Amino acid sequence: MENILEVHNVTKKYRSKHALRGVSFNLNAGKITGLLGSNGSGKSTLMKIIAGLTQPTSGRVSIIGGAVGIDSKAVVSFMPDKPLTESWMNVKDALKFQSDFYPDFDQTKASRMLEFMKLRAQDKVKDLSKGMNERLQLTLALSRRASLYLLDEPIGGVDPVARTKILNALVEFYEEDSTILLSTHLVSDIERIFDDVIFIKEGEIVMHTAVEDIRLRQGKSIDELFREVYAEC
Ligand SMILES: Nc1ncnc2c1ncn2[C@@H]1O[C@H](COP(=O)(O)OP(=O)(O)OP(=O)(O)O)[C@@H](O)[C@H]1O
Repeated sequence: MENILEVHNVTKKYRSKHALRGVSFNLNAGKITGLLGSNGSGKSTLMKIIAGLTQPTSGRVSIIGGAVGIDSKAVVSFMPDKPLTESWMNVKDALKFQSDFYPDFDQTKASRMLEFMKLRAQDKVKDLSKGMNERLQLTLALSRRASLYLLDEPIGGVDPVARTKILNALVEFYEEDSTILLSTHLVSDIERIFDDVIFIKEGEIVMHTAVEDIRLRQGKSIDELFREVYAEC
């Protein structure tokens, strides 16, 4: 199977602090992979490096065989943990902004997602609740016809009902052949959607495996294993 993403020995230091230490992994096309780790384990830093928003201190990332840059940004859709939209925008402006910027923006899919998310075109972004804002950010990210989606904490900080809505949207609007890397520390709510999981701890990958393997061979849920691995964090 083709590797969409290859991460080779990536290290990131913020002054003397290591956020990532020698991180290496590959992602195949057509899978949803959970990037799981407790607060401060390096998830956002890794996402930003893959998205091309920050440089690694050392190591290399390749996306569909090419280096991170203008070409990779055209095929990677990134939902950051902090909203990209401006407060003066309404929902329609935010969609227009995204479609002006990215030629792969699918207006039909965006309209379907808005309806599913119960977002209205005229709603002001600054007046949206946190959960509604996350729905908007996910709509913006998933409405692109990208090869790789990077979703950084798409369910962080919202209540369980809102989480379920966002997860249902992910399942509903996921295209079978696309690849998603989704970071979270809220494992129990979301583990049903993962094919594979990567556990990151203190900037190092401690496990990268198929969910089925954990469930069948180890007889555990991902949440149980997560609690074991991060017990002392
Ligand atoms: N711009 C920065 N300058 C200095 N240190 C940083 C910076 N960004 C992140 N760090 C540090 O790097 C480490 C990893 O942070 P990162 O945000 O990648 O973790 P995370 O797993 O996404 O955390 P969370 O789940 O809390 O969002 C943390 O110790 C953090 O304090």
